Amino acid sequence: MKPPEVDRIAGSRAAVAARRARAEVKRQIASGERTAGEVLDAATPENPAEATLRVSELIGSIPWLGPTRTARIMSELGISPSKRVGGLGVHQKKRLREFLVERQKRKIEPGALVVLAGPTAVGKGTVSAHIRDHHPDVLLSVSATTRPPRPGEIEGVTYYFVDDAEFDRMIEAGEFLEWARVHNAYRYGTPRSPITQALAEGKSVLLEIDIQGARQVREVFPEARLVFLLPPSWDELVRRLTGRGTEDQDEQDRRLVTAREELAAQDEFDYRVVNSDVETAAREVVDLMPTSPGD
Ligand SMILES: Nc1nc2c(ncn2[C@@H]2O[C@H](COP(=O)(O)OP(=O)(O)O)[C@@H](O)[C@H]2O)c(=O)[nH]1
Ligand SMILES: Nc1ncnc2c1ncn2[C@@H]1O[C@H](COP(=O)(O)OP(=O)(O)O)[C@@H](O)[C@H]1O
Repeated sequence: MKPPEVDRIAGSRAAVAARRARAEVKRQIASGERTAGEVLDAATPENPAEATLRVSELIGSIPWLGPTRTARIMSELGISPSKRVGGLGVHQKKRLREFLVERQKRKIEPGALVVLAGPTAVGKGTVSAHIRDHHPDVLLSVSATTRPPRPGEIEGVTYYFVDDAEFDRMIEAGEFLEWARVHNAYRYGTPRSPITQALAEGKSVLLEIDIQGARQVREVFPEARLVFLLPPSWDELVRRLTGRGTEDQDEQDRRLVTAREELAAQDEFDYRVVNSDVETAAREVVDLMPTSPGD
């Protein structure tokens, strides 16, 4: 019988070798020698280096994906932080594979995806509607929200109005490209598949979302162009908010607090457009897209 130290030494040697093998796999992904999808498919019991790699290491080795993004992706895919690639459930593996395939295809033309953000009541909805009506080739993304509809808003056109349970389900199923809680109140999210489909067809896409969402989109699509819509003045912004008359005083006050914070973040954006005149502002936004339909 071997003394226990021999087993221990052999065990630790095996552990070191396994760690080295996993490090080599990570290096291959990081250098582009192998795609993360190939490593996922190779993660069978015959390939212990791939199978014992943590999913966080697999995703985290993809160039440009740091630990924060990796953690968020894992949570969106419903995979726990300690999970190893070989231990993934069938559905988790399918979701991860779809994510990786989508990422592989993801190089888009600069400006094919334009994000329009800006403070409440600056006119984002008005400018977007103008683009939707005058540039039918541009896909205007329709978000899902837990906010109740305002008078005149149309299901499936303005928003998909959903309850909390349905919004939770959509998060769980990985159906959102991004989502955020806005004005500390309702949740809003961009459905992923219409966007990836339109981009794959070579269409331009416009997202009208808040700043938190814009930041998330930039992480997923670094080629997206982020536009911040500005009011001609603060007083005009307040006038537009009160003039619209769709929020009570408390809600208006809450929105103006967020608006001040949002205005402070305008430097993060690639472009700033002042919405003095709707048609001019819409034209400036469409001009950022690769082909301006209607030209
Ligand atoms: N992150 C994110 N924000 C969204 C989405 N859809 C709308 N928003 C933002 O949510 C905020 C509130 O929208 P809404 O309730 O329609 O009121 P608004 O302030 O009049 O535009 C606005 O800043 C929208 O741009 C979305 O899908 N994702
Ligand atoms: N360029 C503009 N000049 C004057 N009023 C505008 C302009 N753009 C939008 N508005 C008005 O301002 C209000 C807020 O616009 P809206 O599109 O609802 O803003 P947001 O979607 O950014 O919250 C609406 O009453 C709209 O008619």
